[in-house]
Amino acid sequence: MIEVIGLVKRYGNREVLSNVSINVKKGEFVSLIGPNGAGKTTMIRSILTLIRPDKGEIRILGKNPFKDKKVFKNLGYVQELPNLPPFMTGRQVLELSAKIKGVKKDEIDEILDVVGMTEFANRQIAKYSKGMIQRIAIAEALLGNPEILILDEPNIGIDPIFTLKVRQIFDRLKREGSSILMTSHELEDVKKLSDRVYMIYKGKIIFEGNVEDLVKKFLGIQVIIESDDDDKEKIVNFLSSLEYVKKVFKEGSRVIISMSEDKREELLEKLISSGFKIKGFYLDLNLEEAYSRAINSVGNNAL
Ligand SMILES: Nc1ncnc2c1ncn2[C@@H]1O[C@H](COP(=O)(O)OP(=O)(O)OP(=O)(O)O)[C@@H](O)[C@H]1O
Repeated sequence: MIEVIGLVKRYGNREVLSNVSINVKKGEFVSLIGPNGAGKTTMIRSILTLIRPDKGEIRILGKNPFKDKKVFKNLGYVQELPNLPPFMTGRQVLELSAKIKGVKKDEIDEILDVVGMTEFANRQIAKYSKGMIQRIAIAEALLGNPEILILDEPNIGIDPIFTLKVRQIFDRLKREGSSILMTSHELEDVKKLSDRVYMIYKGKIIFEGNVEDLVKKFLGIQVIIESDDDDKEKIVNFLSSLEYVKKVFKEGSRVIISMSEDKREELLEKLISSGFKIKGFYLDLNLEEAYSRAINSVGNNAL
């Protein structure tokens, strides 16, 4: 649905994207993460043809967007700082967009309800809060159920109820076969929403895969065990005798272990057969920590 092949972008003699390839398949949610100045927005703006890359190919729904602007009829875009006309009301913004996209007017009330803006629809944008502007921008992008949705730091985590609603909309869009590409610094959103993640650093992709693989690669296999047993020391002692357990320690009511290889199944079986009462057993998906280790592994100077 979105294909970027070998993209190169230079500003003067500085290369800000170096032979970058990414793709987003039908029904997939892909996030592009990386530090400030890594090249995320440059990538998004290139896909949207707002920037002309020096080299490489871009395909949206199989077409070259520089030559075939019709592809944008099926594309919704939310930019980091939405630039909506301050003198218009939220409803007027959506009405104008619906007209351009050829979307029925009934959809406007529906989408206003979905983003929780019915009550404020007739208020001028100039009198909106930042969160309200973001909601109207997201509503505008969602009008017409686009096949491609591009979100550049959408800040959906501002309000937990809204976050939940937006997530439900994304899930529905995916089920209907839409593809979503998001850039974000909100790693909690990235973790919950993404099927796949690209990590970009100084214009180069340094990781591609799902969140679990990213965490495993940069943080290792770290498992959290919750148990009703009062004596957690017993669990610690038992685990430290296993050869693939690198490190094991108690942290409050939990026991945390690092493994040199993924032996989760075997480990759980051993714990249960040895009579320990296990309440919780899960991989520690600490994306923040994995992210910072990934960046440290390639260099500290992000800008
Ligand atoms: N118009 C421009 N002229 C010169 N350099 C630019 C221009 N736009 C972006 N850059 C540079 O390109 C690099 C990539 O910027 P980009 O905005 O793509 O980063 P980003 O990953 O989106 O960062 P952030 O997370 O801060 O939004 C940065 O070094 C930036 O300074």
